Amino acid sequence: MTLADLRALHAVIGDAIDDIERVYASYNQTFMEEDEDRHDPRWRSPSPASSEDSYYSTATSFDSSRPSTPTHSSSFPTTPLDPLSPIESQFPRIQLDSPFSPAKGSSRALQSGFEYRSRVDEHVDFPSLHGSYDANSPSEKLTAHPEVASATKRIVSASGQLGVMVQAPFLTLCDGCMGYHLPSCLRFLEASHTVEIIRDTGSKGMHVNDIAAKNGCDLGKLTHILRLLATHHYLIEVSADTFALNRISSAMDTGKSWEDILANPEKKYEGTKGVAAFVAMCSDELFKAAAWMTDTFLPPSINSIAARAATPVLLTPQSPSFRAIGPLPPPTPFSALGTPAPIAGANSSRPTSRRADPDASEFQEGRSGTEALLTSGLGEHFGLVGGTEALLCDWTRRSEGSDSTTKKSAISRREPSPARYPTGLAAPWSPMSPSLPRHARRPSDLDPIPSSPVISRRNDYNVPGSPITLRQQPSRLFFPGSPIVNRPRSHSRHPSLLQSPAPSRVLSPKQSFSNLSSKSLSPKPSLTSLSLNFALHSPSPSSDATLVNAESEVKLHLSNSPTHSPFNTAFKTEKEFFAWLEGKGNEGRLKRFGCAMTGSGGWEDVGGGGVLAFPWDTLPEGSLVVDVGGGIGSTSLLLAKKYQDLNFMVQDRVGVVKMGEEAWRERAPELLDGGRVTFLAHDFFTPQPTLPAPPAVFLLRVITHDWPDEYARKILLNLRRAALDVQGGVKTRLVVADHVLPLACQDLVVQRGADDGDGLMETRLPSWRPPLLSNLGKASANAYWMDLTMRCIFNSQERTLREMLTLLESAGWKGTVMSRAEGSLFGCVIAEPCGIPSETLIAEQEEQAKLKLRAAEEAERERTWAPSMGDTFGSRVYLPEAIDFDEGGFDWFDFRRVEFEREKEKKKTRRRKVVSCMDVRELRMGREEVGAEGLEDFWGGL
Ligand SMILES: C[S@@+](CC[C@H](N)C(=O)[O-])C[C@H]1O[C@@H](n2cnc3c(N)ncnc32)[C@H](O)[C@@H]1O
Repeated sequence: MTLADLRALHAVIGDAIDDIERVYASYNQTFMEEDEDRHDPRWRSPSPASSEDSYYSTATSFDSSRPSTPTHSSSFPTTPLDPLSPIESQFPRIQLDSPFSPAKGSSRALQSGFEYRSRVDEHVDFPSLHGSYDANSPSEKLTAHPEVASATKRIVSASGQLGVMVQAPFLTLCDGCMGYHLPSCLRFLEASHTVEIIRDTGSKGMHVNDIAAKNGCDLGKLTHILRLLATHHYLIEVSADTFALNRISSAMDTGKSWEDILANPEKKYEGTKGVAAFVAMCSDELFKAAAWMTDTFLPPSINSIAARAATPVLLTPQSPSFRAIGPLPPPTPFSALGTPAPIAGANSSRPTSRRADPDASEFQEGRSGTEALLTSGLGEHFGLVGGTEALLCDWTRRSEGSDSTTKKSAISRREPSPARYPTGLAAPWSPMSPSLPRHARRPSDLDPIPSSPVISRRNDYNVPGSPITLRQQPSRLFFPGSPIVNRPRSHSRHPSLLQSPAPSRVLSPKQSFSNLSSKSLSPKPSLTSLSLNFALHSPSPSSDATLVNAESEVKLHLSNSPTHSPFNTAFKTEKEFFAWLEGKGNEGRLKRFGCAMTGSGGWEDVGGGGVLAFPWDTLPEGSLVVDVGGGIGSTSLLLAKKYQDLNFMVQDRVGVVKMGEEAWRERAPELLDGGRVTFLAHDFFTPQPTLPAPPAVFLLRVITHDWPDEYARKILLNLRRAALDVQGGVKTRLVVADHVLPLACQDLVVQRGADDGDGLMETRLPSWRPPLLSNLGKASANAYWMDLTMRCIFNSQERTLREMLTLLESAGWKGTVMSRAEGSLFGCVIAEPCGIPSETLIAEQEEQAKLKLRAAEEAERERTWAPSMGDTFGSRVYLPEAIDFDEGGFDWFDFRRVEFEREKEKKKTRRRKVVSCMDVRELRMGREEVGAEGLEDFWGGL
């Protein structure tokens, strides 16, 4: 089976390369001169195939005598791609007949491939890894062509899987568990400005001596770090210790001179595309947070080793460990392991403590380093003994010419017979597992399971009660594969408990939209009220029960609070990530975060599949779209330009709204002035303000993934309560654009409507056939990286469709359609109002009661609080603030006014006391310094 799978994966790769070649060849042909001689030989019919080509020759019947297909000879995009236009329309049409592919492995094909290569040097080729990244080159732009993008994913998926299948399991584990060096080295590369330093040397590269002379790094460390990156194809080592950028590392180039960067490091990311900022942010705070995931999420009961090891202990010359292993080497990054990285801006002294792992110290004590490594089993890990102790013995005996049986057994354990190959990924590892090769599957078996729209009981993709028929936009919808998702039973079983929507607050028709600016709408919450609100959101009552144990200790591993994430553990802060980022000392990181978000645009498919899936053009003229948490209004800007009869309101936090208005004033003042677009400071955890018109759409783009369910539900509930559900009239729709994660297996569960026949969405997720993983594995990794990044930073997550629909339904929204642009995991879920489940309402009431109680307790505590004079033995209960008491040359203290007054009242008594208690020396000193008169004046002044 395994060899057949290997062949099948290889075939996937071959086919995908064919597809890419077709696109590039077609593009080249479009621009080729008419001279037939210049046409590539591959584009002629192959001569009758030799026997070795029998399979492929039938597939390679491309014939140059056919009419040339490209129709838009000059239509290749020269400007950036338009995210709101179908991507296909932005490229020349591509001839999809199959050309000869060198990847098929025949000698003829290879020969043709070489010829081809030499003849098409002047043609656009797939971007070279050895070149530098140029987003605007035709070569790079063609990679966004749907055919190429899809083929690329298949290659990445299949090759990733092939590598894992063929590599020894232990080495794959090493890749995984020591892969932390990659982000670590990438951060070094970025932070040392090496990219900008070596940029100008082009393909010749720069010797590390010269790099180090510029950025001041240690030669040896720099060389090894760069070499690790070159080994992983992020750089090129052109000759010994000489490194050049390639397509990957040059994508991080800020385009600025390294001298400028060194002079103004805080401006490094300004005006860039944000890729360098993104790399820096991920490999700094996000990477460090991820390192603490297990420590945060594992129950302490099973996390004892980590818990013990987490306490840093200083090794002193007196400690046994010290005596065993000798003096500590200078601090290395490893020595910081026990202590989370210091917060930026803080004066971080290098840690002198070394993590004291009791187990580690034990094995170190009294043994030589190597001996300890060998007997602890770590030797095996580092290949020192080539396996277990038993194997070490085998090896020793063999080298001593001992017992041949042992030798044989060792060999048989290590080397599979030539006829067998270890089975693929589905089976547990076994060196003896039999595996019979079978024929490679034909590529057609590996195509995605054919797309077929799934039928909901009532109305396919149509949004009930609206003129919208999403069938009209099939190219933007992706419904292949199998049906999904069970409706959460808890909600559907109690229809009688469903609540009808609350009436929404709308402005009277007289209040026209254009008259309203953000100022004229409901009062903006101040920053303080927003942050107070925010504080109240944590943690919600539903989680309270599980968060707090009998001793009122937070069970970190069960908490979903944004302040109980691995980030909080790593940075030892109780602040939520953004509050921390906005705190003192993190100014640089905050700025970098903003730039990094620009760089993350590459997550979404180029075609803007997220928001495009909604049929904006079917909304009645003048409809109001509310972009909730809309940032500076980037999505609204795209939509407003494209759909000119829609109105938009962008809601966000005060500061963001201000930035947005400024940005729009520059970019599209006419939209602000004409009143088609307004900005409003609004906290989405509070009820929607009165809106200038009935909301046709609430848009939540990249919002739900920022919040754990309890919080996201509050946002959704606030929107739900402002939504209209007028039968036959305006019905507010919710558009949620976020990653929608597929499972890593075939997803066969059907999303069904409730028993009353109220059909919910039925759809199918993209699914690939084995041996490819159904979610395309490594090719989809980014969405899953993001998922756990959100988890480690905010305790939030990307959601599967099941999770998203369950969340929506818990807040009174019924998902009707999910769509994703082909090849993208960024999805768009369209929902409409439905009853708010009783569970949610009860939980909400409980929460409000709890908050009220908490507030009442606070108030009572405030009211009844009084300083306990007894406890403080009459000393002051307010800490003094120092002021310079110039008169008389005394340093004195200014106390709070009230006490000051009280003191004044008692001055005579006090003066007597003080003077009588004053010792002679003090009195003398006072007299000497200010003179008796001065002292009199001083006391008198009181
Ligand atoms: C990931 S950004 C998404 C921005 C925008 N929707 C987009 O697609 O580019 C999340 C946004 O939520 C906003 N946000 C966070 N907390 C908020 C709150 N309590 N009320 C309103 N907006 C908030 C942030 O300011 C930020 O602009």
